[in-house]
Amino acid sequence: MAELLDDDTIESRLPEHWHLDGDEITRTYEFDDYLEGVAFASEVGEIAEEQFHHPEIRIRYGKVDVRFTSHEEGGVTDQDIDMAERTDALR
Ligand SMILES: C[C@H](O)[C@H](O)[C@H]1CNC2=NC(N)=NC(=O)C2=N1
Repeated sequence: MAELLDDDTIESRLPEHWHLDGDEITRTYEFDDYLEGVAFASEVGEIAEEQFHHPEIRIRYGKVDVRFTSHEEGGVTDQDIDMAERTDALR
């Protein structure tokens, strides 16, 4: 079981454009059209399956919100930071 990170540690390790929102980290990505966002969400799903660590993804026209938390630990862990970095690497 991964260790929960405290808010200061999270803030210091969050990649650019990511925000801490309660027990979750989140980023909104922007796209030129809806289907680009859908394709991106699918790619995020692929790495989530590879890493077995799954985000909440909200798709709307031109924007996709990605939200990570470690459900079993009840907060943000290294896995969530790692997944944020992997998600950014898709762009
Ligand atoms: C039941 C539980 O969700 C699963 O064991 C795995 C799969 N994906 C997961 N994803 C996330 N974000 N947190 C988890 O704790 C987690 N656990």
